[in-house]
Amino acid sequence: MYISHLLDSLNNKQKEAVSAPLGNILVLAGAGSGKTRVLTHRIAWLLAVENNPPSSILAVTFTNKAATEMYYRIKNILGKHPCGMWIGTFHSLAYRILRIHYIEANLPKDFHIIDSEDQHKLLKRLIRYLNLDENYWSARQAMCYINAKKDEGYRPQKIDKYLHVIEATWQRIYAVYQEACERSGLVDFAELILRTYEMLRNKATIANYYRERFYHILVDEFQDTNHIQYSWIRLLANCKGYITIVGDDDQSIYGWRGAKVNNMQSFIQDFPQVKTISLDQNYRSTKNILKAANYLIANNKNRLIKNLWTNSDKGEYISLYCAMNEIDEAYFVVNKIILNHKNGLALKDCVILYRNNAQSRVLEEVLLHLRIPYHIYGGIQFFERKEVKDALAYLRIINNRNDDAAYDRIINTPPRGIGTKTIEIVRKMAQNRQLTLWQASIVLLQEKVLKYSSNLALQEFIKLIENIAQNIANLPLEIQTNLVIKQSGLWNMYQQEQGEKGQSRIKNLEELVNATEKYNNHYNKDMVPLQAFLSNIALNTSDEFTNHNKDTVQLMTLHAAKGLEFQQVFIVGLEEGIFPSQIAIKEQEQMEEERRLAYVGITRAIKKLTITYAQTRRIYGQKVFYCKSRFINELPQECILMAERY
Ligand SMILES: Nc1ncnc2c1ncn2[C@@H]1O[C@H](COP(=O)(O)OP(=O)(O)OP(=O)(O)O)[C@@H](O)[C@H]1O
Repeated sequence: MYISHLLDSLNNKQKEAVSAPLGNILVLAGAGSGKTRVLTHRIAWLLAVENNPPSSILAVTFTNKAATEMYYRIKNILGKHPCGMWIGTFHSLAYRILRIHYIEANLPKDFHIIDSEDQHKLLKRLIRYLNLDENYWSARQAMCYINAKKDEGYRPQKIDKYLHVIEATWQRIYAVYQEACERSGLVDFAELILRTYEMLRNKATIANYYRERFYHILVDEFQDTNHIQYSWIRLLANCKGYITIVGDDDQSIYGWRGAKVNNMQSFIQDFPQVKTISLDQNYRSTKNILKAANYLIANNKNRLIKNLWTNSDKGEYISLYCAMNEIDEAYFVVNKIILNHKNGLALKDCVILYRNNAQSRVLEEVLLHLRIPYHIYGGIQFFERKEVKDALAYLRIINNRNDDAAYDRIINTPPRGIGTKTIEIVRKMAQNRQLTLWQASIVLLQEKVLKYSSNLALQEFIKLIENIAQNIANLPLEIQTNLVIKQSGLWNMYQQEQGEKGQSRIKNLEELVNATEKYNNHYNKDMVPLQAFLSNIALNTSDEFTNHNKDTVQLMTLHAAKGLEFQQVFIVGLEEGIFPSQIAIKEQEQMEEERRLAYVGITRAIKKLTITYAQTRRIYGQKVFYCKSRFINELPQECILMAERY
């Protein structure tokens, strides 16, 4: 595309947003109204027409995949790489800043990001160490507590007599967890943002540098920013610079994770002379589907009203199916997909959306039974598989000996005679002397505390890691990975596993080597390849690595469907207590979020929408009766046609 044609593919409102005079802009974009197109073209406009250098642009997207897509679209428009532009998620941008300013952020050079599984494991261990009853103080709840506190910008409080005992205990867990992370150089996702925020707030020279540099900040999916992310943007905003935010308050679905839809209203108040532009033409769905979405969302009270419309045809009726139970529901959906497929529709154009991950089980069984290939988006993906995580843990400890989460994973994998008792002694020593597990192991060996056989086994482990580290130094990443898998003993261990499972684990380890070979260290040139690769994995969800070109039916939760579109959408389980969920039924605010989630689901459909509900479902082995969801009653009944059994 040529610059002179930059505005050609846009409607008038989109043109207005793209070519708006420099200033603070709120693009209130309805579902399917071309948010991505507007953001991409706005950046191209700022570069090509307003002649800003790429380095003056900071663009924040919701996923890394969206960032990559946007980057290449901009490149196509401009005809050259927008080198120097920063684009990514809040997490990846924060990580980038922390990598540069790790000293000022008080982090070790080799700090590593931990994922939620590692965070959970670490907390489990610490809760046990604190002698707390795990039935009351679960690691899962602790994780939610700590992440929520960080999202709100809070550090562990001083515990005094005025603090309620429950709050004081959570605070204690938070404090001990944070100390453990600091010792090991581990940073969780919430910490990335909070740490960057604190560093920028405390180091005026660094903050000023970025304020001067990023003259234009653009944020996509603004409705799902949380408190600390918003504060982050405010801190970086230059009084001379400009912010463009794009969002849809009707699609705010991450309130449970701390997202604040009110940030959109706050933006109007906190930033001077905000120009609001509404995009209300939907290019995705038929009239019937859009009407259903509009009717449904009109039941929410706190909205920035948009009047979403479309030029497309009325299209097919929305199908509604009342199933006897979840099995009947699954057969109905899969049979419909088979029928459509026979009529020429690709399987990958069909998506089945559900409220909770657990709902996929019956659907999977039926898909398997009817031999229809499928892909679960957000299920256990490549980098979450046991054998891959084991290999990555070796790579991590080679990169950073103090990575406690990695140490914990591989200390006795493959089995090397280090029993739970020895590991407990290492942990106790680490806690008591404020050391990492690796440091505690060295001290234990020096002080000869362990019995002979344990001492020997631990010594062998330390030697093994040091030897591998020495053997692989300065080799290309794929050779490093290959050697780590072989020399660690993982390869042998999994090869001895019988049957298909063992075979597939070996295949996955081979695939990991392939992944390192293909890895293009494009954005992280200042890091050694191993470190760059590990951080890239930690920052991207596994789905973002997956190639979705195979013709398979797509299965995902409604949350995961955000930003996507499909020819045929099936939303299953529309029952009171399932969707909306039981918790939402009691809470007005949560009910509105559930409705927004239903709105997101409906607006993913291009041509055909099918909604199903079941009269009964087996929950924990018990048959439970359900009523159809209120959301069905809120749809325009003239757009709906009851479907017959297949
Ligand atoms: N001016 C336009 N002319 C034709 N098609 C357009 C135009 N703008 C957007 N589209 C198309 O409309 C569809 C929806 O666009 P896009 O995915 O960018 O919307 P969105 O606002 O991000 O949607 P959502 O928020 O619902 O995920 C895409 O297929 C896009 O190519």
